Formats: sequence, C-alpha cells, structure tokens
Amino acid sequence: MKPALSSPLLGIVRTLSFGYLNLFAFGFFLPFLFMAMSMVPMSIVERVGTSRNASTLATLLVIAAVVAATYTVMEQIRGQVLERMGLVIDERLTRVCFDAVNRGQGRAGVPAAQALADLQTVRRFLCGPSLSALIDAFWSPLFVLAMFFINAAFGFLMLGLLTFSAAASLATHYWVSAHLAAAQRLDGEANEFGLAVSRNAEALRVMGMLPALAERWYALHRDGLGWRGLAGARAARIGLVPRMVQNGQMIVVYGLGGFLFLSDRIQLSVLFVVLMVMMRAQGPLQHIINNWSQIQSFASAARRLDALLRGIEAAPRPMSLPAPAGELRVSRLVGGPPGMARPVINDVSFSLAPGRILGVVGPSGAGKSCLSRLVTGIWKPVRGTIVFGEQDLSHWDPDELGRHVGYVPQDVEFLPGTIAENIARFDPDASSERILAAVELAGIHDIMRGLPDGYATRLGGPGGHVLSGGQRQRVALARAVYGAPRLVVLDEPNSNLDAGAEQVLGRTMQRLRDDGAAVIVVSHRISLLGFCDDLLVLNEGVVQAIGARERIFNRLPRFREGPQPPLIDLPRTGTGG
Ligand SMILES: Nc1ncnc2c1ncn2[C@@H]1O[C@H](COP(=O)(O)OP(=O)(O)OP(=O)(O)O)[C@@H](O)[C@H]1O
Repeated sequence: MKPALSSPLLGIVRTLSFGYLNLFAFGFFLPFLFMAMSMVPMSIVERVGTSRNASTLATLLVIAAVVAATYTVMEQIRGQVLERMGLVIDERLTRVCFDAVNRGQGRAGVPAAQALADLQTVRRFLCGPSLSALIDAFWSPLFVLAMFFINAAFGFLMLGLLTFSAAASLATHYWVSAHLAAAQRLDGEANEFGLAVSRNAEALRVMGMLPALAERWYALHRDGLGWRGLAGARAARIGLVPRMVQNGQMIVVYGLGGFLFLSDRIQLSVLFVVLMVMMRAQGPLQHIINNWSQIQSFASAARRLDALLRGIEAAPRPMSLPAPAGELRVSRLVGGPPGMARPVINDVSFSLAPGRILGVVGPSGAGKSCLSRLVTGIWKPVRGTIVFGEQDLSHWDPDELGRHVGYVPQDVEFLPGTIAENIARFDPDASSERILAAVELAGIHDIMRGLPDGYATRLGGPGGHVLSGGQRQRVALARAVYGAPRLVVLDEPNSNLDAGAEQVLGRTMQRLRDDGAAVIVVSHRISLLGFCDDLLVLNEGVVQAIGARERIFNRLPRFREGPQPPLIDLPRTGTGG
C-alpha cells in the first residue's frame, strides 16, 4: 500500500516547486537592483557635487531610470507568477477539498464552512504578499552583508535591529497564540450557527425565535471578538518597544554615520545608501510582524486542511467494477452515524433479490433512516457486510456505485440549476431521452407541465422556482430513478404526497421492480406498503420481523409509536433468495 504522505498539502505545494523557485530567484535579484537604485543619490552627491557636470547627472539619472524600470517590471512579473500559482493551487486544492468535505472522508471533523474558509486562507497565503515577504526575508542577509561592506558598525547595527525585530515577533506570537486560537474557534462556531439559522430562518421567525438566536449568535461572535481584542492589546503592549526602536533608528543611523564621518571612516553621502537599504531590509520582516496573525491563521488552516486531505489519502482507491447484478445481501450489519459511540443498527441481516420491493417499517427513531444510509453506502458499517451482486459495497468507487443507486432522502434538497439538470444529477453527458425516461417513470409530467420554463425552470438560489413539499418528493423520485439504477432506496418518499400521488409512486416502484431493480422503501403508511413484496420490521435498531408482506401485514398496527408489546420473532429469512 502506498504510504500516506506526511503532509498532503505539502505534496500539492511541491508540485509547484518550479514557480516557488522562480519567486526565490526574484527574491535574490531584486535586492541587488534595489541596492543599485539606492546608490544613485550617493553618486549624485559625490560625483555631480564635485564635478558640477550636467552630463554626469544625466547619465546617472538614465542609469537610475533603467534600474528602476527593471525593478518595477521584475516586481510585476513576480506578482503575475504568484497570481498564476494561486489559480493552480485553487484548481488542485478546491476539487480535493470539495471531495473531502462532501464525502465525509476527512476524519478531522472539520465543518464544511470551516474547510472552505481554510481553503481561502491557505490559497491567499500561498500566493499573497506574506509569502513574498517570507521569501524576501530569507534574502535579507544580503543587505546585512552589504552593510558590512560599507562599514562593520552599520553591519552590526543592522544585524542587531533585524534580530531584535525577529525576537519581538516571536515573543508576540508566543503571547497571543492561545488567544487567537480561541478567537478562531469561536468565529467558526458563530459562522456555523449563523448559517444554520439562515437555512431555517422562516420557521424560526414565525416562532419568534430570532431575537434569542441573535443573542446566542452575538454571544459567540462577541466572545471571539473579546479574544481577538485581548490578543490585539497584548500584541500592542509587546509591540511598543519595537515600534519605538523602529521610529528611533534613523536618529541612531545619523548619529553613527556622523561619528564615523567625523572619525574619517565614511563619506556622509553613504548615509543615503545605508538608510534606504536598512528600510528595504526591514520591510519584509516588518510585514511578517504586522501580518503575524495572518501567518498564524494560515498555519492553523493548513493543519486542518492537511487532516482533511489525509482522510482522502488514507482512503483506499477502489478499482473499477462492473455494474452490480444480483441480490443485495446485508449480513450482521452494525453501524450508525459516524463517530457515534453506540451503533444505531445492531446485527441486521436480510437479503433482497433484484425485482423485489422491501418495505421497512418501525416506530419513529427505530433506525430506518440509518439503515437506508448504511445500505446506500453513505455511512460505512462498523461491522458486518453489505454485498451487492458479487461485490462488497465498500469495494466500489462511490461515484461509480452512485450511478447504480437511486435515493430519496427524508429531506429533499435541490441544487441551484435547472430542473432537468437536477433530475439528471448534473450529469454532463445527460441526454434528453434519459431525462424524459426518468420523468415518465416517476410520473411527474403534471409537475413539469406546470413549470414556468418547463425543463429549463431554475430551482434553488435567488429567484429560483419553489416547489411544494409533495412536488419536491416527486421530482426527487425522478432524480432517484434517473439512469435506471439497480438499487433504489426511498426514505419516506410519500410523507408529503396525497393519495393520488402515492398511487403514482406505488406504480413507479412496481415498474422499477419489473425492470429488475431492488427497491427498499421506508414508510409509515400502510397504503404504500401494499406495493411491497416483503416487509422488514425494525425496532431499536434490531430486526423484529422479516418476511413476505402478507405474513407481517396484519401485525403492523402494533408498531405505532410509544411502548409496544414485543413482537414474537419471525425467522430472519432472506426475502428474495
Ligand atoms: N446524522 C445523525 N447523527 C447522529 N444521530 C443520528 C443521526 N441520524 C439519526 N441519528 C439517531 O439515530 C437514531 C435513529 O434515527 P433514524 O432517523 O434512523 O430513525 P427512523 O427510524 O428513521 O425514525 P423516523 O421514522 O422518525 O424517521 C435516532 O436516535 C437518532 O437520534
């Protein structure tokens, strides 16, 4: 097995090493050009001052202009290289992060909003001015060396100032890191909370919950601000001395320069070079100090992203398998929501042959939806196996398996796009025939006829058409049956349907069965269960009964909610085999 990279993020950055090498080279040449520019004022004072020659002045100015133009162009090119690298990083990272977040493979438990914000932070740093500053800071010793050439005293002065700035920035980091981490955590919580409120704003508003929720959101936000404020106050206190030193350094340079001039060790004009170089050398370091919180945010974001990406690295790459053909065999299945200490589903076994419909019933909270999620491969079992045809479900590439699975969840959501795109699962190769076949199979022509722009009607997003609860379920059914899936799992697909629409749904299930699909339907309504061949009764995550519909049907009223007398166990026979 391929060993997991110690840092997948570093792996992606490494693929851009040529670009970073370029930046490094720019970081080396730019200081030389800058030093050349800084020597012009000195030369003017020295040469023009003594010769009083206009052509010498003109020559010097032309040289200065050429150097300044080259410097500007090189800086511009460096900016463009960074920008392009940003695009490449975006392309490489966005896709994997999107995958990691939405497949739930990241074991770091990073919420989606946080992961996407982390991606922005990492991207902004890896192609932003802070990284340039770090690279420039790496070459700062060149400036120190130049100072030593002018005079050792200037060299030592500059070395002292740079060391002092670096030490001050480290001290600031040490003193504020815990505060900033707390602020970031609270900001993340406040964002998640705010997004959850926005998603349910209508219901929350009608129940008068918004003031209390605003208070709760603001409390999280305020706590984050508080930690940030404390960090800022600490940083300001620590930064007072470095700022004083920075503001006073010019006096020190003039003083030292004056002293060296009086002792005949330098020309006064050298001070032009010293001042310009000193400021340029401190620039990157100053930038790093001023933007230390950004660098820290980058470090934390990169750590979280790394953990997320490692989830993907660690996941085995499944090989391509043929379309599943054969029965679905669930054997001694134990599992539930990822990370939950106690599994919801306990030792569930059943089999379902192609061309059969299995109804899953049981009281609320029995684990029916959890079973649906396990059977569709959304969640991985803790123990036990789910074999579809000849292969274990986990052996399939989830994307490939998805083409053979139809699923209607309890809460149906559509994505911003046309209704046709949603039905076609955003398949770029979707054909009109397949979309029409799905619409026909789900029996939703009546809905399509009533849409303002027919199949091109946009759903979701601002201005998108809003479907009723029942319409959503029926369109979700069309999406589930798109592409003739071999396994169709319907989790309470009729909870918003009237009797007529329920009959249409029943007929769709029968047609799927006739086409050889295995269908699992979770429902509380007897009317829909009448379309099933077999029934599985689930209670507290355990199979209480399983068998042909007629055998179980009469006993169903006993599964109303509330305490129930235990059902006598029926043999857990395979339903289809
Ligand atoms: N995503 C989840 N995270 C944590 N716990 C969950 C999650 N989904 C379900 N559960 C828990 O698993 C148990 C079974 O829930 P499930 O939704 O499977 O019940 P159900 O039989 O489908 O109920 P209902 O008929 O009301 O839909 C519940 O106790 C629930 O709290």
